[in-house]
Amino acid sequence: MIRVEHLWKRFGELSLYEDFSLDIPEGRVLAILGPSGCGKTTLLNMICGLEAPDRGRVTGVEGKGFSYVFQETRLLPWATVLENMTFVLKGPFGKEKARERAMETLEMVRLEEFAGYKPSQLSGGMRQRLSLARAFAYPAEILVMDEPFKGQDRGLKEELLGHFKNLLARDPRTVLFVTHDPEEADLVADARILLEGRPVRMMQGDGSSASSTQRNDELE
Ligand SMILES: Nc1ncnc2c1ncn2[C@@H]1O[C@H](COP(=O)(O)OP(=O)(O)OP(=O)(O)O)[C@@H](O)[C@H]1O
Repeated sequence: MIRVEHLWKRFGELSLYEDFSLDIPEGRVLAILGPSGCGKTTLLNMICGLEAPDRGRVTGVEGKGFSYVFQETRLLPWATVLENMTFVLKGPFGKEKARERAMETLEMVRLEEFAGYKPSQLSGGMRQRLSLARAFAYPAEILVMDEPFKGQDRGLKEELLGHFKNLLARDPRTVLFVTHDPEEADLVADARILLEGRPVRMMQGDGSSASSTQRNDELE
């Protein structure tokens, strides 16, 4: 269980989180929904340790690896598709095994024939497939996805979600999935929370507001 315990976070005059708590069961996909600017990325950053809370703590993440998928794919432009994969896999797997795992994962997203291409030679959807493959090939316990499919048309989004599900079936892990799109959350998430307000409150499925100190029973 990842436990977000009594977090407080302020940016200047803006008191974003005040005594915010959340329990996240492991091995499941949690969708984090909410309007733009409500504090989703800040929450992710505090969970991953990229941003320190003013008070409070996050437990259950110690010693665990994180991998990330963002809307901008953050691929290495000068490297090939295969090198983009092996660059992050060499450390944990060693050179030979990294190549093997990279090719296996590229096959799962049907990019094996493009292993020698540069990212600029791929379509936007192919680049997003590569970014997904890279995140899943990396042996992290927690996968963070911050609006990965934002701006994609419906058909492409469904295709990418299909790849996401296949990759997750091979390499199950805890997924924190930030999205604006409730349909996307329905398609992939085991549980969802909606963040809203100042300071941030967690809204329940029926639209009622829960105290941020109250734990989310729905996810237990
Ligand atoms: N480093 C920072 N300094 C000052 N204010 C910040 C900082 N990071 C975030 N904020 C503010 O905190 C609020 C929440 O930002 P955050 O990026 O967490 O929202 P979000 O829900 O992820 O938004 P979006 O969906 O648009 O990405 C915003 O008002 C933002 O301006």
